[in-house]
Amino acid sequence: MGDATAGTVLDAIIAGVREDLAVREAARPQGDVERDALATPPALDAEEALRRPGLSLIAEVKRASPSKGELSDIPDPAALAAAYQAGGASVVSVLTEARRFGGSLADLDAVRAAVTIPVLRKDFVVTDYQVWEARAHGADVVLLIVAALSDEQLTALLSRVRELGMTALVEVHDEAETQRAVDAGASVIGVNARNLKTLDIHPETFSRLVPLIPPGCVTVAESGIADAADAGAYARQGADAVLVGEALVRTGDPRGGAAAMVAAGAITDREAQQ
Ligand SMILES: O=P(O)(O)OC[C@@H](O)[C@@H](O)c1c[nH]c2ccccc12
Repeated sequence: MGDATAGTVLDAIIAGVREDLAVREAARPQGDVERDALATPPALDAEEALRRPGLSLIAEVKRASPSKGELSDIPDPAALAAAYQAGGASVVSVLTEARRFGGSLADLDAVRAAVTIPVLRKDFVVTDYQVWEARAHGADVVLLIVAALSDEQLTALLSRVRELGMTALVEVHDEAETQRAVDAGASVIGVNARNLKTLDIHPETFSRLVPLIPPGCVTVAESGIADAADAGAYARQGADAVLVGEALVRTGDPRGGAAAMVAAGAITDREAQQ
């Protein structure tokens, strides 16, 4: 993707998200969604799950992406999520964006019903309504993409997420975004190796940005993790968790694939202790 489109990929995705959101809001006013959210069993503590010793795995249910197109049909997202949990994943991420990623809130519902570990709603959250909606559908974690938000929006959404007992995974791509995440008080920071303008993967982004993240924060390495060796490399660089989509949805053995990534983190832990 050339420079002519630089900066517009995220804008284009968010424009579509806002259109779809307007349809849902017209069908279901915020007050109703708030009532549903408050009637939902309390959120699970995902931050605690990610802080546990060893490399935590956030395994993603992802059908398609703007960079790769169709990845996998995933006829049964509940079965995929159950396989991730059986393989030792700490959190299951569910793409709910429909137009580019082929996801839905129905997928979130199906996954929520299938696992007992925390569930992340992965979407382009830019309004308060979407946070309530995530909780109403049983999400324990919400992604907040710094590049998509003003400082005011980030702070307001972060406080809503916490008020509802959930965890925010605050995603950054560069130094300035990392500083904004830290200033907003993020406690779980995801470094996305995918450049938003070119959609290319730059694995060195994590090691470049991690020194800017306070030691008390949970760090998550996101995108482009192909196998257990890649997961182990991030563990050695100090990642508390890795977020993996494509590699796990494309393998015929998501349970085994998840288990191998978790095991790579455990081996790295033992090496560090020697
Ligand atoms: O499929 P991958 O390369 O393993 O990447 C997973 C995840 O990091 C990616 O889906 C992602 C990271 N941040 C996002 C924001 C929106 C949508 C998707 C994403």
